[in-house]
Amino acid sequence: MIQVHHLHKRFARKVAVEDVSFTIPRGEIVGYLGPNGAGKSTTIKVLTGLLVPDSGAVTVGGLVPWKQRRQHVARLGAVFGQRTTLWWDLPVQESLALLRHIYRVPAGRFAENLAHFTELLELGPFLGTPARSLSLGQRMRADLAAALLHDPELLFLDEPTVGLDVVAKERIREFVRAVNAERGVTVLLTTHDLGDVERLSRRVMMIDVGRLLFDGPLAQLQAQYGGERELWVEFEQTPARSDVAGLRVLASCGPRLRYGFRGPAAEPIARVTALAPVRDITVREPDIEATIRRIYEGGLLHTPS
Ligand SMILES: Nc1ncnc2c1ncn2[C@@H]1O[C@H](COP(=O)(O)OP(=O)(O)OP(=O)(O)O)[C@@H](O)[C@H]1O
Repeated sequence: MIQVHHLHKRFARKVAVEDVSFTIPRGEIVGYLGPNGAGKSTTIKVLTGLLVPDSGAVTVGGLVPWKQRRQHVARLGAVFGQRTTLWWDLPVQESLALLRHIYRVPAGRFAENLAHFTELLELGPFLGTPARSLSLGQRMRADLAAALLHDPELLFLDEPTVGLDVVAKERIREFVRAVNAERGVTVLLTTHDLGDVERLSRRVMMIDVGRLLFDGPLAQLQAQYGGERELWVEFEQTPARSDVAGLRVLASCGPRLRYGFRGPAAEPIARVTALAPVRDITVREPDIEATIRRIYEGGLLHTPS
């Protein structure tokens, strides 16, 4: 669906994107991460045809975005958490009707899609409300419907859950999962909310200072850069000794101990259960937020160990 080869873009003397290459197959949901100013928006602007790169080859669904812009835009949808595509003073349904004309969506298809999205996103209660009077969560749901009414093949989501409470975030994520599964819509998701990535995409790409520094499963990022996994153990009785080869004791309180380890859990579990009779044992994964923070703050991607 998306092919990017050796993309370069600079502004005056500032490099925004440097030698970035990736491909995204149809139907995939990919999380695009990076600290502020890393080059995410610049990449997206090239992919949507808003910016012309200095060099590199880019095709989206076989089209060159900035050359075949009109055709390209008809196949795209975009949602920006920070701003709306709806008309501020118009009731939501009138904004949607206007978009239908702009994208020349056949009346039957529009009615079908509107009914479907109204049900999935529970738009009914506020279809008659102007965008300016919507809550943030309602506005985001209306924006998602607006972005998908013309059956785009590719959806750009930029911070789609920013500022929402847990329930509203979950509703948006459910919806994105549903349109991806039902319609095979390819999704490129830029977000600072790791919950979005964890719930929606198995693959993440990470960019910093214009360079793509990681492209792979979230689990691999975690394994490569995450902190230790933890084994939380409750013994039947406080064990005579608690040290186990290959494991670090992180905390102990009577019969309850926390060990840190890396890699697969089978061997550490076997060693701990051989120590003394165990009442309960669980493996805790390192927090992904903490992993990403470590990467950003420590510049870990620049000097992989
Ligand atoms: N129009 C522009 N003119 C000059 N410099 C720009 C322009 N757009 C982006 N840049 C610079 O290019 C670099 C990459 O910016 P970009 O907006 O792509 O980052 P980003 O990863 O999207 O960041 P954020 O998460 O803050 O949106 C930054 O150093 C930015 O200052």
